[in-house]
Amino acid sequence: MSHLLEVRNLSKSFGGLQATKDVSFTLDEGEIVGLIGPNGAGKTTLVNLITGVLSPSAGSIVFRGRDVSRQRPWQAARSGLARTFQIVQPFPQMTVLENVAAGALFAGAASSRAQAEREAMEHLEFVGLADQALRPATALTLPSRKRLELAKSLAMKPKLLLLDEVNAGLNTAEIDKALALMRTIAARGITILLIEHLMKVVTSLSTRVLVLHHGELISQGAPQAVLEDPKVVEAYLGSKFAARLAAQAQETGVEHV
Ligand SMILES: Nc1ncnc2c1ncn2[C@@H]1O[C@H](COP(=O)(O)OP(=O)(O)OP(=O)(O)O)[C@@H](O)[C@H]1O
Repeated sequence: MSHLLEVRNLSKSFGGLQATKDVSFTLDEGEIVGLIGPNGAGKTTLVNLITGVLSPSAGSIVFRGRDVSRQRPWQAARSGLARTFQIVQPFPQMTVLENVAAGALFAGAASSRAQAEREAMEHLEFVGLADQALRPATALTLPSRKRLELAKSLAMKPKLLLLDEVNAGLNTAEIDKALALMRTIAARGITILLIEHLMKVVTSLSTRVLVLHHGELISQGAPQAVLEDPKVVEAYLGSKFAARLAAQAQETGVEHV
């Protein structure tokens, strides 16, 4: 069986810095795969490579049987790849509804503005933002902006959704809602790659976990096995990152990695 996504020996350098080093993995249809690693491990770079924001220095990306290593972001969107951004930046001059409709039009998922807006409303209902549809996007709170980001990427009708820290900054109740949403998205047949620092989210959603450290894939497999992998434990315990997140976990009552 061919994989939905095949990342082969992918590397990306920024000058002398190798942000991604010889990374290889596959994703199959219907999976929810967690992508974890300390700050600066290369997670966002990997998502940027898969979605055409960056071009690889070496290696290739095959999506639905086609080499997409060099495609532009709009081509990636049209090929069935959608992503959320870690730093949520809606189009400020547009309403919430128009932001979501713009996602559909960008990805070629709607053929007219009317269709895009009709479908945008359905996605806003799905994420619980329908009552905010006509407000300026800038008026939304952070949790609502995260849901707007999700609605916008769903409007692109993706086959693979790459979620970059969609739960960061949310409280426990908001995270529980987000977990339910992600499960429903997966049940609709959308494969999910989830960049996440919150252990509760990673372990309760992921069928598999990938761990990046200094740009290298140091471990992958079932969540529990990966978290007990000595290489993973060492990578976290050795970093300042672990201490910072342990402090955060005490504050929020949510366990982080
Ligand atoms: N456009 C860029 N130019 C130069 N260096 C970059 C660029 N983008 C990322 N980097 C560097 O590449 C490395 C990996 O960064 P990346 O943002 O992919 O890590 P990350 O795992 O997503 O981190 P975080 O959890 O903090 O978001 C870091 O050292 C970062 O400073």
